[in-house]
Amino acid sequence: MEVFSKPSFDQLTLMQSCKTTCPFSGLPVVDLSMPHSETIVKACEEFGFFKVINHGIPMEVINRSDMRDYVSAVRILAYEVLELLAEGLKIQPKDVFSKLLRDENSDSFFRINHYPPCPELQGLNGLDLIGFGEHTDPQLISVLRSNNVEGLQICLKDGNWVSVPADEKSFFFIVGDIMQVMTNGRFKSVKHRVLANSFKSRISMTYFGGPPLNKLISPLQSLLEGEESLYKELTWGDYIGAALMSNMVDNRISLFEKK
Ligand SMILES: O=C(O)CCC(=O)C(=O)O
Ligand SMILES: [Fe+2]
Repeated sequence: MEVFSKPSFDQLTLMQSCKTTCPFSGLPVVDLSMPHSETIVKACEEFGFFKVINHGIPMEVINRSDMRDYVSAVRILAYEVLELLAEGLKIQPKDVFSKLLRDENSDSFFRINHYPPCPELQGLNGLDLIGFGEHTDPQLISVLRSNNVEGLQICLKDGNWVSVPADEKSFFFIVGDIMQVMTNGRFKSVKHRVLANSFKSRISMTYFGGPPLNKLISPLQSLLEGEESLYKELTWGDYIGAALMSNMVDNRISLFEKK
């Protein structure tokens, strides 16, 4: 499914700027031409977010191909990275995560967001305009690429928001709530948001990889090693239903937590 969304100015929220953050240079980078599965694990533990370079998807496919070919290339990239992740976690089988997206009933979709320039911003000294409010992605993993216009920010473990430097040639992987549950909280889904830009138009294209609706989700036995599961067993359909009924800024994953 493809959905195009373009927020209108009244949907945008003003917020007090907590100092405009400069592009953050400390984000983890995974080079798929010489992948280290441990790097991916560490990135998921520390940030719930990483950038993938040398991903093997040619620029012609990125720039000129039919949208279906593009989405299919991104989906295959997601499988590859999820399989490296299982390898890094030293768990078998290696398709323990990717099979959820490979399943013909996988509830995955692709979305294009357009954030028009907001020249109104210039008059708003010290205020930023939110283009997409803070949230975590409910799925297993999201794979985002944007044009060369900044805007995406992620929240670090210490609660500070940092700006992700734009890079139209790379893909950004975002750990979602289902990944947090499957790893029993070892990986945290990362809070992120988008700030509007006064002069330039931002376009992002994201593949959201979700399991089949009737798939029971719980922490992987091989990762529990005697630990108690922190989460109740639910189907993805139950979770996404509950998540869509709640507010995007709520900690929706707490619906899954054992009290
Ligand atoms: O547009 C972006 O850069 C991020 C969008 C996003 O977080 C989402 O669609 O879930
Ligand atoms: Fe998101």
